[in-house]
Amino acid sequence: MRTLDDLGDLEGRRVLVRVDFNVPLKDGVIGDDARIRAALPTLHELQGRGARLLLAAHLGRPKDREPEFSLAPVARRLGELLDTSVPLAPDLDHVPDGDVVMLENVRYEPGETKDDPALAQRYAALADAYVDDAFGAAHRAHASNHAVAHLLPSAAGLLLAREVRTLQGILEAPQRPLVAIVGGAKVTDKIGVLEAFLDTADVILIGGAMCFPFFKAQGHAVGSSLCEEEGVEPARRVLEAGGDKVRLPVDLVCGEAFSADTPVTAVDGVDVPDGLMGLDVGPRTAQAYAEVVAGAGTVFWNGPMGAFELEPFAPGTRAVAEAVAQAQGTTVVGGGDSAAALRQFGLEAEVTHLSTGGGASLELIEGKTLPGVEVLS
Ligand SMILES: Nc1ncnc2c1ncn2[C@@H]1O[C@H](COP(=O)(O)OP(=O)(O)OP(=O)(O)O)[C@@H](O)[C@H]1O
Ligand SMILES: O=C(O)[C@H](O)COP(=O)(O)O
Repeated sequence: MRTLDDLGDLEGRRVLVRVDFNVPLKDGVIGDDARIRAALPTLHELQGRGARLLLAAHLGRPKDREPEFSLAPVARRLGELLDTSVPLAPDLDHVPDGDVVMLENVRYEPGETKDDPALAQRYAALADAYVDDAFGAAHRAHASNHAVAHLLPSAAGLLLAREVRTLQGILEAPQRPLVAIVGGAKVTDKIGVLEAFLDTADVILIGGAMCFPFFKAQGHAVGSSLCEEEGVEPARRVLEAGGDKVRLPVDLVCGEAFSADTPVTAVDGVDVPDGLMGLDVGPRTAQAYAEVVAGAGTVFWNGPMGAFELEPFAPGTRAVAEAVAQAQGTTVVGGGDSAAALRQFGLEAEVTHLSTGGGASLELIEGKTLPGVEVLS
């Protein structure tokens, strides 16, 4: 991958920097600015080399130019972090001059998600060089992170390079044992990742609602648990192929509804009684998983162990998060909900690498080629 050093002298030159500032936003308030902060090293490095920055980013999935998808709150936050004002260009024909300028949501342009070469030409006309630091969007081939990279001297930013290096390191040369912790809601979203880990990991710990298709495949009762029907066959295949490598919970914490006020029932075993739903892994599971994590050379964690947003069902995810935080081995966490869980427990600084990518990190682990990365090679 080409790096910032390959761009040569940047003094006075305008660099188009694609970033992933797709942050949670509600009523104009940013819920978590981690993705903005993660781009700062690249921005500081480019500024230090005398470059003028033109930032490009997407926000959400606008259909038209709906104002709630404006990057204005993001530009304001970036201005605070860089201690400068960051004007927002309303469109590509009205880009103000300045040391740090931001384009409006690139998805306001109809050609963006079509990887339109004509739109890419318009982006390229605005700059002398291109840097892609948008790791979280690297699994997309869009005009601002793919087509444009062919048209300017281009390179990977520091964040994108570190993400790729770290995640590929897990695939290619992990310290063993490699322990994969996979949780979250849907097994079908993560089947590719589980299949990849069947080849590469030494142990796969499964948690979250995605354990129920596994239990169903084994003939257990799942009660009213969130259980994806289309996930049952894939889960059966993973169990058959994985043998002892695949570990499932041995106890559960259940409720009557997905609510913090529901009566809580501990179940020692994995048959969920009628009328109850499994909402967390139980203490024996949490302890067993924590012991495996403690002995790991490398840990990759994606997806919570339960409905961690609800206090009564947070302990399983908290125990795993604490074990990951304390582990001596290399620890890599990918995915928005696992990152949110780490933050909820105040442990985000305790892992080796907290990926800014959800889909992008999973696709990389699956061994897929990411268009936004390939184009920089
Ligand atoms: N047993 C359960 N029952 C119901 N919901 C659950 C259960 N376990 C986890 N969840 C929910 O699953 C959601 C997370 O699932 P998801 O698959 O989106 O995780 P993720 O991989 O971290 O997501 P992303 O890829 O967006 O980062 C959480 O909101 C959590 O409440
Ligand atoms: O949040 C993400 O995963 C990335 O910013 C990509 O967003 P997208 O799924 O809307 O393309």
